[in-house]
Amino acid sequence: MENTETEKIIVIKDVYKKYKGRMALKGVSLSIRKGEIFGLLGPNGAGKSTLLSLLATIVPPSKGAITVQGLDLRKHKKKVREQIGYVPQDLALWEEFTVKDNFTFWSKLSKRKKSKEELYKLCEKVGLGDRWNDRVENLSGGMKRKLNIGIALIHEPSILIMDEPTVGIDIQSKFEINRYVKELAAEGTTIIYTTHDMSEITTICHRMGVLKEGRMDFIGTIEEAKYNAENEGWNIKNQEELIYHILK
Ligand SMILES: Nc1ncnc2c1ncn2[C@@H]1O[C@H](COP(=O)(O)OP(=O)(O)OP(=O)(O)O)[C@@H](O)[C@H]1O
Repeated sequence: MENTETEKIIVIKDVYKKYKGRMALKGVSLSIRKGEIFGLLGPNGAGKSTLLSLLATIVPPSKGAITVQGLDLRKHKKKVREQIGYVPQDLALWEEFTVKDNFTFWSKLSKRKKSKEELYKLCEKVGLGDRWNDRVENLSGGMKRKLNIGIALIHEPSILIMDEPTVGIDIQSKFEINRYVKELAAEGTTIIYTTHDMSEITTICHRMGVLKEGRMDFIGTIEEAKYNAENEGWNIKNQEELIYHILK
């Protein structure tokens, strides 16, 4: 992947976020390229969800600038929003309705309304084709996560922001979600992904960023992280040791 200015679909420059006296982000800068899967790591309370909320235009930054495809997020909130799909940590589903009704409901609210056939295709793509007529309350945790992802993709965003999309689900669903994320990126969707799971970072992410107490402590590939650790005199034997070193 070339590192040209034009390829930088997201540019975050010296961003701060303050919540009632607490500084959650303290000067974060980061660029993300088109089609990249960028993993965001960090201990609890490091500011990962805050950074994602800023990108998803849910909360504004206190200071600093964010551009998405060259559009300043403060000035072009609506246009930026059209390009972003957000998969929140908490599920936003109507439990007592069917998968089909959930897709239809969110499609009606979307700028790019989809036909029933298109919604079904999307449902199949996220691996829920055979659950189209099932009530959400009868789905497994993994299936609900897939539905959450499907809903975030209705308006065909060029950027997908995923806040721990595989936390607490079965291994097969996790594998399927990871595979789908890779497919989406190969088709050109840019993905920002938070997880506490290092194996996910190593299998799906092109690069990662490590947030610590609101500051970006490291940005690079897993190989670079390992190289840095070894340069500091650490003998990294496995993934667990690397994650311990990265997060310490
Ligand atoms: N709405 C809010 N009001 C006040 N403080 C907040 C709010 N949201 C987050 N914070 C604080 O900002 C800091 C960063 O929180 P954030 O949720 O972004 O971290 P995180 O890295 O996503 O954590 P986790 O891994 O536990 O989800 C924390 O100290 C948190 O308590």
